[in-house]
Amino acid sequence: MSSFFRRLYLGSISPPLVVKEHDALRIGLLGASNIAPEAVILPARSHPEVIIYCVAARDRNRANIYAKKHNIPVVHDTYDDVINDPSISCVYLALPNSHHFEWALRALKAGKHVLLEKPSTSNAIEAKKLFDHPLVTACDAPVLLEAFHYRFHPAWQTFLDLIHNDPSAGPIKNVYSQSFMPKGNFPDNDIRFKYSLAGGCLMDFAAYNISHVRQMLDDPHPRVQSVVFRTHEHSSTTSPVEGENPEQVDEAVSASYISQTGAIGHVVADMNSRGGWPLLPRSWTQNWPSIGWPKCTAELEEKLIDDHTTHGEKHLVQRVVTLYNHIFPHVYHCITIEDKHIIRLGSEDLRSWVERKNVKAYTWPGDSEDCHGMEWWTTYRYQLEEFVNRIKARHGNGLWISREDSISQMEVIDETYRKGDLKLRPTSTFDIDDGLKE
Ligand SMILES: NC(=O)C1=CN([C@@H]2O[C@H](COP(=O)(O)OP(=O)(O)OC[C@H]3O[C@@H](n4cnc5c(N)ncnc54)[C@H](OP(=O)(O)O)[C@@H]3O)[C@@H](O)[C@H]2O)C=CC1
Ligand SMILES: O=C1OC[C@@H](O)[C@H](O)[C@H]1O
Repeated sequence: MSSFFRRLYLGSISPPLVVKEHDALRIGLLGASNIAPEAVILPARSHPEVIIYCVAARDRNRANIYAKKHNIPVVHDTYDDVINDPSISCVYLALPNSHHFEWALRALKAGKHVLLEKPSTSNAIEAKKLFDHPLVTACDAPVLLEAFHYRFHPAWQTFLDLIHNDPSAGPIKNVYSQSFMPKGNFPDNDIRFKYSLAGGCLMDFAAYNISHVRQMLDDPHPRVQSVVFRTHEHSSTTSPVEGENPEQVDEAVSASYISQTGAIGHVVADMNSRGGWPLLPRSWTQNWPSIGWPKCTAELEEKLIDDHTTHGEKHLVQRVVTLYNHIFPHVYHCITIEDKHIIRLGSEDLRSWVERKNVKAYTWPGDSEDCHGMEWWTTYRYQLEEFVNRIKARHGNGLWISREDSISQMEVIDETYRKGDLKLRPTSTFDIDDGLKE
């Protein structure tokens, strides 16, 4: 238990503050966002090569308070002042999704590396324009990373290895990913519930689940088979203002996908989760906030592991692997492996037994210069490590999210909206090449 509190404290509350190197990268923040403390401000404390240097918010006073609270030395008047600050080389962009496209391009044009919050853009049209732009594709272009932080944690990569690369892993059969946020966690006026700001569950919580399913299926582009949305109009308690369009904002989604090999993926996500309490009558609990483990499960086909047993029997294994808590794996996670062993002769199963194992991965096996971490490092801290390695042209542990991957992710989100009869999130009219709003 004490290691649980240690990880929680060092990862999420007070990471050790290290001495900064003379050539540390300076990062500027666009917006006094809720997520920046967790995503970059705390992780930067323990990174010797990162300094959170400046911030701007729409309201200068708010930016001042934020800067004081988080020890950020410089406050600028505008987002433009941040990206044009010659003292910084990187920008952390955690504005509403609708602003990602424009501000990523503006920052790249100013020559800054960009750590861009997920989802990268409002839709696939924007994603292609952004990731295919010469400001990104040129060989000396700054670094641009869509911040799918969970992918940088050893727990996620260990889970993927167990389903794709392990000697007992057969082909993928079914995969499943779920996330829940209890009702009331996000207020009605949150950016997530506004269509004009490219809100929606698929753009927020479920973006992770879609990303999981794409990786678990090992198919960047699984086809959407079915979708059910619950839109925000049914639970919004305030009258919508223009642009919010709650009837277009999915607050919960259940969707299924099929990969090129015929494997099935399922996503269930709810960012206003309620009801479903066990033991109590439904009529009492249907409006009570509820939660569920963030988890991913992969069920694999049988794998022949030994064809040479004495009397012609075959030894097969059928595996099911589940990762609990892909969201905060540093605090606690568990990967359960259930291997059903079968001894088969012809079409008859002679014997079978189940072996269960739990695995945890807070660090990489075998610490090396390229591949290191601490038990308490959060997903964001691991991500920051690789972002800096890329900027400094170091190999690091080799994990990255490619341009193509970020585009495919938005294509799958768009296809899910289409299939579920919701509109795509609005496309920005910003054009970096003439710098004018149409
Ligand atoms: N990686 C992760 O774990 C997480 C990622 N995210 C992503 O980060 C981004 C920001 O999320 P979060 O920090 O929760 O959001 P916030 O509600 O904190 O909004 C972020 C910033 O957006 C700015 N903003 C600019 N225009 C508007 C507008 N019209 N209405 C409201 N805000 C505006 C505000 O800047 P100002 O301060 O200038 O007023 C605000 O600080 C999203 O893309 C989200 O998907 C969010 C949570 C977790
Ligand atoms: O990226 C995210 O991760 C954590 C969630 O709380 C949040 O809604 C989402 O934006």
